[in-house]
Amino acid sequence: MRAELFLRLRAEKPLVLNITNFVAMNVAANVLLAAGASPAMACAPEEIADLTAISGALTVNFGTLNAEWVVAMRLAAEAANRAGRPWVFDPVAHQATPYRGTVVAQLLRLRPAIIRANASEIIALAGGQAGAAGPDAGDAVEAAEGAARDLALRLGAVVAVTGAVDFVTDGARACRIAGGSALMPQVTALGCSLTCLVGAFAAVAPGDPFEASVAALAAFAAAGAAAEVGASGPGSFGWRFLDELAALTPAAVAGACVVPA
Ligand SMILES: Nc1ncnc2c1ncn2[C@@H]1O[C@H](COP(=O)(O)OP(=O)(O)OP(=O)(O)O)[C@@H](O)[C@H]1O
Ligand SMILES: Cc1ncsc1CCO
Ligand SMILES: [Mg+2]
Repeated sequence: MRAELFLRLRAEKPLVLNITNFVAMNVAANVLLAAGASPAMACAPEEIADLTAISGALTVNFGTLNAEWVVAMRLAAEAANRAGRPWVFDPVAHQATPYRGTVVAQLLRLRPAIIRANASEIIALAGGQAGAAGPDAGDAVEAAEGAARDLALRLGAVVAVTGAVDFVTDGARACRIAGGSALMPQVTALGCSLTCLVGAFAAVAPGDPFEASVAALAAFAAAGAAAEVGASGPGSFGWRFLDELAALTPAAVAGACVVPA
């Protein structure tokens, strides 16, 4: 299934619309290009619904939030729902401020198909006490697995928690994905970029956001492990990671360590 979705991504090059943060815009566009998708980054409320309607999927990341972007995010999510397109939510550091908390509640009401976040963000989303307030995780993924299952059931969404070993669940099914590299959290916005890649896989997997999420995380795990070989730090890892994403094969995606949980 993962290899098939990866082949479909490469063949169809889906247009993926991303409202993402200033830090991630360039990184994520390059990640999507390397993986084989077609990225569009935008945030103007005036055009966002029209762009959503012509895109295969929408991703929303509120890492560098402001009031105008919130309007665009709501219009885009509503347009995605009208058009029957999946939308993926990355609530970066939503636990940091009351403003983010208000916005996260508004956006969750617009029914994301998939939530992709780190362990601290998922714990806080389920109402728990997170070990970090900023964009970097301060909790292990294992500590967020219960919160992820609860959220998935409560929201009717797939929840993908990332970290050393990722965890994905739709409330009924669940699996863990190992691999990647400890250098990945040392390169900013790789998690944000992964959210965009989840959107790309969701665009070619209509009706199956769980498999789409697993495939995207497996692709990152495979490319991350390969990029670590020969990397001497976060800088060389960054460009090697893009090269490895571009060089990914269906066999490498299928061969990632994905274990039912
Ligand atoms: N210690 C680790 N070992 C292996 N892979 C890791 C490790 N930490 C994170 N990753 C991988 O890095 C990628 C990004 O996940 P991460 O949890 O760091 O996202 P994030 O905290 O949202 O990042 P950002 O907010 O900087 O974009 C995922 O593919 C994840 O599997
Ligand atoms: C560093 C940073 N600050 C806001 S968004 C972002 C990118 C990683 O989430
Ligand atoms: Mg993040």
